[in-house]
Amino acid sequence: MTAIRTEGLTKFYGDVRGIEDVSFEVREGEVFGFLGPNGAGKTTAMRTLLGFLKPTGGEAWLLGHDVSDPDELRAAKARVGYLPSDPGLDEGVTGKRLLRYYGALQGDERSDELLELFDPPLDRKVGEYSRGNKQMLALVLAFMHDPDLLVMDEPTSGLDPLKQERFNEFLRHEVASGKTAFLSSHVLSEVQKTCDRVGIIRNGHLAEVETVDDLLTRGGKVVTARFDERVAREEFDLPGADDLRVTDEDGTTSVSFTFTGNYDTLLARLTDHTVLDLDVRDAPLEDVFMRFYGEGPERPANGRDPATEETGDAGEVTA
Ligand SMILES: Nc1ncnc2c1ncn2[C@@H]1O[C@H](COP(=O)(O)OP(=O)(O)OP(=O)(O)O)[C@@H](O)[C@H]1O
Repeated sequence: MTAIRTEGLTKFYGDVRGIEDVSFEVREGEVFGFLGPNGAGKTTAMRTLLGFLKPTGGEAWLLGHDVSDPDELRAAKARVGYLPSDPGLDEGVTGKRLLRYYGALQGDERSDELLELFDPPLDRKVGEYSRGNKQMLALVLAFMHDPDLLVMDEPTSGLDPLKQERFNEFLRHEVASGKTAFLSSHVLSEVQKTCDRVGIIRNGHLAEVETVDDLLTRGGKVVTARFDERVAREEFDLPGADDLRVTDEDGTTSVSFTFTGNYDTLLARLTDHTVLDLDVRDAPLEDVFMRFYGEGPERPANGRDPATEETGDAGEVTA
């Protein structure tokens, strides 16, 4: 069964497009990440999906329940935990009090366990909390009823690296025990670490859904090499080499570029010279993201430039 499904989900705020014609599925047991720049529509998609916003068009199902039906939505939400980007907690009461309140409202299966991972100062008023402590309390409140589906809008915002790692640990544990997670993030390295698949959202449209592995494969390799002689720039101006940088120093040449071309061609070119140093690694997800979906004219789902595209396999231009 799919944990989340949307068909043409659309939300306009008056004339302002929040999301338009967004269709995707999150499978049970996976971690699915929504990636996109500020204002892309990530929060709108989540809140519409969870029934907090009334869609302008399209449909959505949570754990098999149609969210447009209030009874079905209620049944679904008993099994969903939602961490909003701004939890808006009551600042005038202590964490302990909120914990009791949420426990009475939605159930408390595991606050003790979560408080060992995330340890906000429960005896203090929430208004006195640091941002990170608020986020930790919000994480405990959102998931203390042990939901099957975890929906999280920027879950690690405000957390220090140690707490971020605890969050990653929590996520790994949840998935190992059969839960499903749907999150949005700006922290691409973290998405790379935690998500199985990502949906890339831009200007309210879902531009692409693919596995993190495929996204990285498509992003190619960052190749850096140093040779024991001068090498002409043209030698590495190969098909599939981007962002080529060449530096000459003390009779040696260093080249660095991102490569999505043919490996045999690259290897042949490298072995034409004596290589003093070589480094080949996955392009960081940030670079992949910027290259395919950064500012500038919108591109089709495969990231190639439509102007130079000859075949008809470009995929649908959704944005
Ligand atoms: N209440 C609102 N009224 C009018 N426009 C809104 C409202 N909420 C969001 N929008 C607009 O909808 C679009 C999508 O916003 P949304 O908050 O969903 O993006 P986001 O991807 O979550 O951004 P961020 O990463 O900055 O949180 C933006 O153009 C935004 O200005």
